Amino acid sequence: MVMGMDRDITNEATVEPPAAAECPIIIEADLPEALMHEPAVPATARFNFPMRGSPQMLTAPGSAQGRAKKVALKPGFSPLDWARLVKSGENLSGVPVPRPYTIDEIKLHNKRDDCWMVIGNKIYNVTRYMDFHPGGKSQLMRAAGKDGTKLFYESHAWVNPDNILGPCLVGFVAGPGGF
Ligand code: HEM
Repeated sequence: MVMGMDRDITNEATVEPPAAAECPIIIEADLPEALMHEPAVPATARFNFPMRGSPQMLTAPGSAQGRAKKVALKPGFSPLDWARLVKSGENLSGVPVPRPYTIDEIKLHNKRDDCWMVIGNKIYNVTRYMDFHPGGKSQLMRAAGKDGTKLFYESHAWVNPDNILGPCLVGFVAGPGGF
C-alpha cells in the first residue's frame, strides 16, 4: 500500500511496453527526402476542401454575404412539405404531358399565379413552388416567363432543379431558343 493513496496499486498488473517489433521506430534518414520537409505551401492551400466558391466557404459568391438572404417560409411551406406535395402525385406542371413550347408561349406564363421558368433546356411550372422557395417569391419572379438558367446558377449552383421540380416539368424549349 502506498501511503497517502486511496487504493493499493502495488498488486495491479503493470502494462508492459510493446515489443520492439510491434513498435517500429522510424528514423528520419529512412524517409524519402520529400516527406522530411513540410511543403512550402500552407495546409489551407494544399487541400481542396472547402472548394473555392462552394457553399461551405463563408465568403462564397453565393453566400449570405454576397446576395439576398433566405426568407422565412410560412408554416406548411418547408422543404419537407414540398417533398410531401411532390409525392402526393398531384399534377404540379399544369399540363397533361411535357412537350416542346416556343419562347413566345413561355413568355405568356410570367405571373405569380401562372409562372413558368426555363432552366437549361427544360421548362418548369414554378407556380406551386412560389411559397416554398427559400429565396422568396420575388427572387423566383425575376425569371418568370424567361430563361432563368444564368440567374439560377448564379444564386445556387449546388441546387439540382430536377430533384426539386421534377413533377413541375412542362416541357422543353422548342427550336434554337434565344430569349
Ligand atoms: C432563377 C430564379 C431564382 C433566383 C433568382 C433564386 C434566388 C435564390 C436566393 C436569393 C436564395 C437565397 C439564398 C440564400 O440561401 O442565401 C435562394 C435559395 C434557394 N433556392 Fe432559389 N432562386 C431561383 C430559382 C429557384 C428554383 C427554380 C428553385 C427550385 C429548383 C430554387 C431553389 C432554391 C433552394 C433549394 C434554395 C435554398 C438554397 C440553400 O439552402 O442552400 N430556386 N434562391
